[in-house]
Amino acid sequence: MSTAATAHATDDVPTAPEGGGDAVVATRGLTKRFRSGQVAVDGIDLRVPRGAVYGFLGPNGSGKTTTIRMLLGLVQPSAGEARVLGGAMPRDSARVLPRVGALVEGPAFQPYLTGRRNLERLDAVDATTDPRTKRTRIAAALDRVGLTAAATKPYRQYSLGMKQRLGLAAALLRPRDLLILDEPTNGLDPQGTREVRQLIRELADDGASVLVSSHLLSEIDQVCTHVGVMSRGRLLVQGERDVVTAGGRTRERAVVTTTREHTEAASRVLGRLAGDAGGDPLVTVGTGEGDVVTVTSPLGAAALTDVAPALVAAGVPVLGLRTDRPSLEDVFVELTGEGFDVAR
Ligand SMILES: Nc1ncnc2c1ncn2[C@@H]1O[C@H](COP(=O)(O)OP(=O)(O)OP(=O)(O)O)[C@@H](O)[C@H]1O
Repeated sequence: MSTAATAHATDDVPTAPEGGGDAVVATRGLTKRFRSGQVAVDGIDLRVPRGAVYGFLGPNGSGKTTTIRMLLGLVQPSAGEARVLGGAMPRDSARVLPRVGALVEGPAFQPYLTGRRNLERLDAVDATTDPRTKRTRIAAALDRVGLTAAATKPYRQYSLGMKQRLGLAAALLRPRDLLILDEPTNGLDPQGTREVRQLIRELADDGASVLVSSHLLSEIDQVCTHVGVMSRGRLLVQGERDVVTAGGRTRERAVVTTTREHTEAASRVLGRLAGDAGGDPLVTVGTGEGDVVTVTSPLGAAALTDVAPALVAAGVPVLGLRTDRPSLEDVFVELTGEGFDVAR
């Protein structure tokens, strides 16, 4: 994928007049109750700071897509309010949406037209773009998502990943202040997923704010500055990624490599350090190869430099010692008591 810039932000993003501060997305009590009675989104206060890459995370069915559709004015909220780029949605859609690039369940692409022709069609119906720059903008968008070589193939011959890339290209046909991407890595292989992550990084570096949803924590963990975690229609936690992961009991852990016969002694030392410091004394023993095992334990308030002397004093050979920060998945499991990929 090329690094050519097609999207950049302008400096005139108005801020939400109430409650939003310098936020590009700010909702208050945003709620969606479907006719079936199901409350898909239950009073959430979402806040995406300007310049953030906000990972909007949650298992399938937790309400991410419904929230995004309300932000884009595609679904009418049952209660609460949503402000996007300072405008109230859906009231200010006409003013706000040209500045928002969205990838939501793919735009209506024509199966018999090529990828490029499909982009030309979408661009032609967008009254806010300049037809004179059409060719270069479309070429840049195709290049940016790695579709230049496949641009002349009919859409119906595209793989799921190629379709997803074309959806991204459509969102990049003009400069955007905010990108809202719903599961952009759906259907992509690991290489494609890496490319999309890289693309998100580049877009953010160019000044765009990004709200990106995913049910795969690990995919987004590596790219986001902020996270919000949804479960059953509620926003369980949101904030700067590192603050969110540092806030729970699942703090930094010590990972000690030692020999199998010293597993118990190592566990005792680590448990004592974590326990003494008020941390969780739970110690997990990983299976290593042959005679080597790893013992992992929360550090509590102990520092890594306390660990080696304590182990040595207890006669535990230290073959390796490092810290491991908790993943978002650890935090999610801690918050909800359940695995991440659950549906309802
Ligand atoms: N039009 C609808 N009518 C009734 N219920 C709906 C409708 N759309 C979604 N839902 C329900 O609302 C809940 C939230 O769905 P939503 O698509 O917002 O979740 P999600 O987090 O985006 O999940 P996924 O990752 O699977 O897209 C689900 O239980 C879903 O079945």
